[in-house]
Amino acid sequence: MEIVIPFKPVNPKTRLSGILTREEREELAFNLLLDVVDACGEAVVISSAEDRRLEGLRYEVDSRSLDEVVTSRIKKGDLAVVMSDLPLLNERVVERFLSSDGEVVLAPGRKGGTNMLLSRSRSFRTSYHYGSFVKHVQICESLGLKYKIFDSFYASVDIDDESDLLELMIHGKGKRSYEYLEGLGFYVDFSEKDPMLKRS
Ligand SMILES: Nc1nc2c(ncn2[C@@H]2O[C@H](COP(=O)(O)OP(=O)(O)OP(=O)(O)O)[C@@H](O)[C@H]2O)c(=O)[nH]1
Ligand SMILES: C[C@H](OP(=O)(O)O)C(=O)O
Repeated sequence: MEIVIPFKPVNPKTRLSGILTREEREELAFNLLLDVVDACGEAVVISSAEDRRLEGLRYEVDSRSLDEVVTSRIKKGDLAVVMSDLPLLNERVVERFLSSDGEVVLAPGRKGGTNMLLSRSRSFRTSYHYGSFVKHVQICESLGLKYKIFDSFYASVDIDDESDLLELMIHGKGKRSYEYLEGLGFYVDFSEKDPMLKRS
């Protein structure tokens, strides 16, 4: 099964602009990508722009929209799509995902996105952003495709906002993105009833 990892290197993670500079967001996004590449093994990064940091990885540049990039590949054959901002993924989770049955397998994100997607049907198409998980279920239903929902906490954490960084700093020790954030001074303060993300 071909695995692709969509990646946007330029001005990524804008929902973290309040706590990270653009340079820090670009570094974080790249470290997140490396965590995902580690978990996926054989995979191709599909980057929206050329980036020197990608040298040494298997990658292609495709500047079309996310949906065009992914759907055009679904039309060619079986495909797994793993987003590049899933730091808690590991090889066992990815293997379990790839061996799930169903014409379409959807791994939901915490806030309604589609963190991983597997298609064994050339008639499927994607509709990312703005609650894509619900839209992908609806697309399967309208096309009569048998779909499965993949149940995994580690696959559900994508890095969008501060609450996701908190999850990463709680569960991601040893990950490249965790080390990067720790180097910036981020830590979790457990002294209150709810854990709090802080920066020293
Ligand atoms: N190749 C490609 N990847 C994309 C594109 N847009 C988003 N991605 C990737 O898809 C994943 C999910 O996207 P988002 O959560 O919106 O990430 P983002 O655009 O960096 O973050 P925000 O600015 O907060 O929306 C991330 O891993 C991105 O790297 C795109 O246009 N092309
Ligand atoms: C790509 C998009 O990411 P989100 O903005 O939901 O994190 C989605 O999963 O549909």
